[in-house]
Parts: sequence; C-alpha cells; structure tokens
Amino acid sequence: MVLRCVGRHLLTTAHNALGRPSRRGGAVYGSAYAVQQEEIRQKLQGFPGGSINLVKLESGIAVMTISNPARMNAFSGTMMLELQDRVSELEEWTEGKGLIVRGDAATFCSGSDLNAVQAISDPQEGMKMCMFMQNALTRLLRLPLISVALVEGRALGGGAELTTSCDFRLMTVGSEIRFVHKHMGLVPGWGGAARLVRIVGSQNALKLLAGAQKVDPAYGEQIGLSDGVVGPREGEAAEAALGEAEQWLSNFTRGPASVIRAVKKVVLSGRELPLEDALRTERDVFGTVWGGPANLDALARKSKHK
Ligand SMILES: CC[C@@H](C(=O)O)C(=O)SCCNC(=O)CCNC(=O)[C@H](O)C(C)(C)COP(=O)(O)OP(=O)(O)OC[C@H]1O[C@@H](n2cnc3c(N)ncnc32)[C@H](O)[C@@H]1OP(=O)(O)O
Repeated sequence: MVLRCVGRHLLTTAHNALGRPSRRGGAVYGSAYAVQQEEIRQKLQGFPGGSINLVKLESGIAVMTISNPARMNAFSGTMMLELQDRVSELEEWTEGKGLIVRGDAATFCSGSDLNAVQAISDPQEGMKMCMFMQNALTRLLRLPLISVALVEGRALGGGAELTTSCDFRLMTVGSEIRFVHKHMGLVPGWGGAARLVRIVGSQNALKLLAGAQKVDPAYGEQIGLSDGVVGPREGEAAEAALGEAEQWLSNFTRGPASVIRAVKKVVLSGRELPLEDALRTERDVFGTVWGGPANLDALARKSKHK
C-alpha cells in the first residue's frame, strides 16, 4: 500500500521497524517487523478476492498469474498474502531458472483493490501494508531466477510497481505502464519508486511519477523500462504473447540451473551491494560452480576438440 502523508512519529516507527535491511536475498524488514507482519496478515485476510496462480514448467521457467479479472487484476488483501506464499514456494524451487509474471484476461494489474484502500484509511495500517508488499516484492526480485514481467493491457499504480520487481519487462502492442499514484494524492508504497530510479534513472523516474506519464512500448524501450515488444500480432490469440515471452526468456535460461541461478546471484550482488561485498559474494558463488558438474562437463567436451 502507500505511505500517506506521515508525521515524524510514523517515519520514526517505520525506521525502528526497519532494523538492519538484509543485504542478502530475502525480506527487507528485520525481525522487529515480525509482530506487525502477523497483524497485517490478519487484516489482509479480511479483503478476499482473486488469486495468484503459479505453474512451474519442465523448462525451469515458472509462470505467475495475477488473477482478479472482474477488477482488472487489482490486488485484494488475500492476493497479497498469496503473493508472499508463491514467492516462498519459488524460493524453495531449486531447479528453477526463470519466472514470467503476467496478468489474467489480457491485462496486467491495476494496483491495490480500491475497496481495500478505502477501508484502510489509518496511516499506520497503510504503512504496515506498505512494508508487507515491499517485503514480498523485494523477495520476488531477489529470487535466484531470471524474471520478466509480461505487460499486456494496463499496469497501473501498484501494478506498475509490480513490473519493477522483475529483472526485465516485455510489453505487448497497445499496452501501458503508468504510475498513477499522483492522481490519487499518493506516492508509490510497494518499493516501486526505489526500484524505478535504479531502472530508468532519477530524471526519468521523476517524470514518470510527477507526470503520471503513460509508458507505451516505444517510450518504455526509449527510457529502458521495457526490454522488448511481444505478440499477439494481427489475428493471433492473446496467448501468443506468453509463448513469445517464454521464447525470449529461454535465451537466458538455457543451460544448467546451477549456472543460471549463480549468474542471477552475482548480478544481484553487483546491483545491491557495495563493491567489496559484491566481490566477496562473487568469489563465494564462483566457488559453488568452479569444478562443479557443469564446469567439468564443459572441460571434458573442450578436451575432445583437440
Ligand atoms: C501502492 C499503490 C496502490 C495503493 O495506493 O495502495 C495502488 O495501486 S492504488 C490503485 C491504483 N490503480 C488505479 O487507480 C486504477 C483504477 N482503475 C482504473 O483506472 C480503471 O478501472 C482502468 C484500470 C483504467 C480500467 O478502466 P475501464 O477499462 O474503463 O474498466 P473499469 O474502470 O470499468 O474497470 C472494470 C472493473 O474493474 C474495477 N477496477 C479496476 N481497477 C480497480 C482497482 N484498482 N480496484 C478495484 N476495482 C478496480 C472497476 O471498478 C470495474 O468494476 P465494476 O465497476 O464493478 O465493473
């Protein structure tokens, strides 16, 4: 959810609950947040509707579908809980290599369910929801899987923020990503502003947030928010987009899972950690693949070419 205008007290509360942010994969907020996490889980149960579905393919790519078609795939409270559960499942999937996040019924996601937003007016509650979704989406981004958001139709508000919690974004013809928060007197609260700055830079992020600018596929590629356009072409079924996205992602997930997951880990540490910490992480990850089955197999094949 969003940080409404909060007083110093609330920010202090948030700071105390932050604890030391985890530098490794995993949640953002420290153990001090655990009690609040349980409170917010209870609260979110009160806003049912929709689902977050997950299918794991033989190829090592999983497809996560945000499904609440009657509400343009808006996130109900129980969908936020299911998102956390699906991320936990993916954290345990040791053969996983890639993830596609998409919306049901040929549209992506229109953010929080406004009925839930209206029912939770208290800034403290809003801030707790914000921490819940920041945790879930940070863990999603930190999965040792190469992830892509397949944007069909509209990704608005929290839906736009959800696209930034993937490594890549692919957009279909006519789709849009729009950070509409300003029009609701809000700012992103699911971590979308922090991630957007890292993806498109602070000036483009300011334009997208302060201007609530519509990002179509061309503009998205121009500023680096979108990594390509996929089907369906004229006359093709909507499912063609998912097939193309799988094809696109498989260019980066082809190979042993141990190596693909190691690649994501070293890039993640390069993206998030100070240089010396990143170098130490790279050394440690290197140690898990050097002399490993994939390395020895490649060496055996190379020696055959002599
Ligand atoms: C951290 C950010 C987070 C937060 O602050 O907590 C947010 O994301 S706030 C929400 C931000 N999102 C929006 O403001 C988008 C709201 N929706 C729209 O602008 C439009 O619905 C649309 C997405 C542009 C689609 O418009 P249209 O094609 O005209 O369809 P409808 O508007 O008729 O929508 C169909 C149906 O879906 C319901 N709907 C759509 N979005 C939401 C939503 N976010 N929450 C709840 N319900 C939503 C809409 O009410 C319609 O339902 P019915 O009226 O029952 O037919």
